Amino acid sequence: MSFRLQPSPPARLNRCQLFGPGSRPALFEKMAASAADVVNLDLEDSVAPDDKEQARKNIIQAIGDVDWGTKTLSVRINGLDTPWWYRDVVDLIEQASDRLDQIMIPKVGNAMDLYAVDALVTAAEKARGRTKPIAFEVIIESAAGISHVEEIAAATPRLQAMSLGAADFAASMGMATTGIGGTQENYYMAHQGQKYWADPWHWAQAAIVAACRTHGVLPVDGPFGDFSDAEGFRAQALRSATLGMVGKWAIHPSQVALANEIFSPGEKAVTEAREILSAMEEAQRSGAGAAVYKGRLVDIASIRQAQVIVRQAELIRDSAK
Ligand SMILES: CC(C)(COP(=O)(O)OP(=O)(O)OC[C@H]1O[C@@H](n2cnc3c(N)ncnc32)[C@H](O)[C@@H]1OP(=O)(O)O)[C@@H](O)C(=O)NCCC(=O)NCCSC(=O)C[C@H](O)C(=O)O
Ligand SMILES: [Mg+2]
Repeated sequence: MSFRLQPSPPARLNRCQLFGPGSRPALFEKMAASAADVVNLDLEDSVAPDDKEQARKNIIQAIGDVDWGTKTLSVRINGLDTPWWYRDVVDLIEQASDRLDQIMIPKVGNAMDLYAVDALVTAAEKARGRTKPIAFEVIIESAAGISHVEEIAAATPRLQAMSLGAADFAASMGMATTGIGGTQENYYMAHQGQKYWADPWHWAQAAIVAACRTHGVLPVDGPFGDFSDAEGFRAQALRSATLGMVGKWAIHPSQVALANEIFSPGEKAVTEAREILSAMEEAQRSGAGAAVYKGRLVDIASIRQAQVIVRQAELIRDSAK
């Protein structure tokens, strides 16, 4: 462990982020009634250029009018390379109710991008007299974003979460695919006449997780485009969870329950984690740094692993109260 301790990420659930276009206000109540922990109202790529202004108005009105319960309420603004983003920020802060928790910034390429948005948000918040600071989530979805992922994770205390945007990422990297996440037919190893598929998103996810964990930010897996393929979504989400991500986007309501299930530790895992903590307490009482649990070694690192699972279970239990 470094002298500098690893900071904890925000203590909130982020198992599923449900997206919906700002140009389809009929979906807002349904999003609010869903089981997603986070709702992302979109002003960016799911909204056509001619609909941007109306979508912004729809969202501002819905932030105040709809009962969003205890969800994290987030709006994805337009990218910094567009003429819309500054008006998105200013109008949201000046006109939307304080219920707005977060803005999501797409296609972030470096820490300076966040510096610019932070400066604008800070000024607008002061002018409005807003006392609840707006949190940020960023999407890593470009070659520049992944190259500067660590400086982005460290860029501002407003940053709470960071997602991988597989579609724009693939485009920016020049990847030979039109799929949004998931297995890529041509990404395989061949051995003795058999194909073994590998995961082309793995390295970017691992880089995001490492940057996020270093700086106390929640790492999140982005969209899985084929919403008719539940097994494909499950496989992708299980890989992300295994790597340390805390949740995944849903671009259709059918993906919400799957994400919630996969990013909630099961009863068996929680029981095992608690048993490991008890076994280690007992070992430490007798002066030992390690113990045997179900025939395998557990030691002080196992305490930290088990605590990750128990903390997530407690967060879920507390949010249900
Ligand atoms: C994908 C959709 C366009 C599908 O919409 P639709 O055809 O209406 O779906 P269904 O008929 O199957 O809907 C069934 C019922 O569910 C409701 N519904 C649909 N979508 C949502 C939603 N997002 N939230 C809540 N409820 C929803 C329908 O109204 C039906 O209800 P009922 O009639 O009462 O049964 C649509 O789902 C959609 O627009 N999804 C979000 C798209 C989006 O926001 N995309 C942006 C994120 S992905 C991205 O940007 C890529 C990323 O940046 C990257 O680079 O990787
Ligand atoms: Mg994108």
